[in-house]
Amino acid sequence: MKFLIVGVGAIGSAYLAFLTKAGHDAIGLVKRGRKLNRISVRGIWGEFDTPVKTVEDISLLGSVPDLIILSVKSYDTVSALELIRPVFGKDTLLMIAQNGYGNYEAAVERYGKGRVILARVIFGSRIIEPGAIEITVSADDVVIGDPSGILSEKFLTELADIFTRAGIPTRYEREVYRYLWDKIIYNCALNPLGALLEVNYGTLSENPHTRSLMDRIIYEIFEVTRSAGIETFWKSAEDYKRVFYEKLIPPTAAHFPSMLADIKRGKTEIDALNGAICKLGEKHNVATPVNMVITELVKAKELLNREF
Ligand SMILES: NC(=O)C1=CN([C@@H]2O[C@H](COP(=O)(O)OP(=O)(O)OC[C@H]3O[C@@H](n4cnc5c(N)ncnc54)[C@H](OP(=O)(O)O)[C@@H]3O)[C@@H](O)[C@H]2O)C=CC1
Ligand SMILES: CC(C)(CO)C(=O)C(=O)O
Repeated sequence: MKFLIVGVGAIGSAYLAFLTKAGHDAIGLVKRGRKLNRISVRGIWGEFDTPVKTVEDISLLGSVPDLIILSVKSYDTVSALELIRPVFGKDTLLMIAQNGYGNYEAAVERYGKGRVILARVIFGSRIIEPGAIEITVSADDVVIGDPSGILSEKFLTELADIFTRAGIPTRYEREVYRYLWDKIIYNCALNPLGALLEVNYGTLSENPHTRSLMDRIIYEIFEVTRSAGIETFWKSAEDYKRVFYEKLIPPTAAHFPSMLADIKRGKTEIDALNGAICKLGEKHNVATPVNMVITELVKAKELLNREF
């Protein structure tokens, strides 16, 4: 299987390094001037250093990939989806390895159902320096699946096994879309507040005021998903909140959201998170005042950080 990783940052470097080390034919697409010949990995999944192949121009790829792994930030999704068009062969598949709502939908819009695999990525990777990453946490396996149900369970299970054997624990789940939405709710509640207030997830959970805001963010998301016909694993916001505070936050209490570093650089994925909730709410006539305020505050902070 030929892998092309589009976006060799924290997550993409992990895929490129682990697949290459396992002997797979993997290559990364990087921006001009960002070529990498080696990637070193450290952290919870071990330490190694491996030569890697990268290209700065997709026309230099030389062959059609079997699987393209999209691991750019959500704000780069549409441009990256257009960039891969020349190498998206008749049998090529695409795996979305991103956070947020809208990436999978944009990919299906361009390449069709049954050609796009959805991954719920919930391990943490941080760039130490270009060509060096640390795998910091892993809250669960990566979950992969095809929300359209067209790709076979056999194929997807075999693909998950390839990733697991390469060192990235992965499993197939038919309900991958619900797993993604679980993560969207979790990221919408935690990431913007952690970024704006510069505190970790545990602090957000202990503070009565941020807890009240997270409750309202979650409540609005459940109103929106219910109106949009989006199925989650939960009967109600109350059901989810119990697990959120008691099960999900404690093991990641010390974690600061990646959005904190992003907001300092003046660009975040807010439009694929709380911003996407607002857009879905508008479409389905559901008010999302708290998600709206949070989205505007993050955008204001992005702008202020870009200007100074
Ligand atoms: N890091 C983590 O721990 C986790 C991340 N995620 C999600 O995974 C996705 C990727 O995140 P992450 O790896 O952290 O992001 P990074 O910013 O570290 O990596 C994205 C990389 O893609 C590059 N890129 C963007 N557009 C192109 C393009 N057209 N061609 C080639 N390269 C391109 C970026 O370059 P440049 O920087 O120059 O724009 C950057 O190097 C996000 O949706 C994130 O939310 C999910 C779980 C955990
Ligand atoms: C790193 C981790 C696991 C923290 O929740 C994550 O998945 C994210 O930040 O999106």
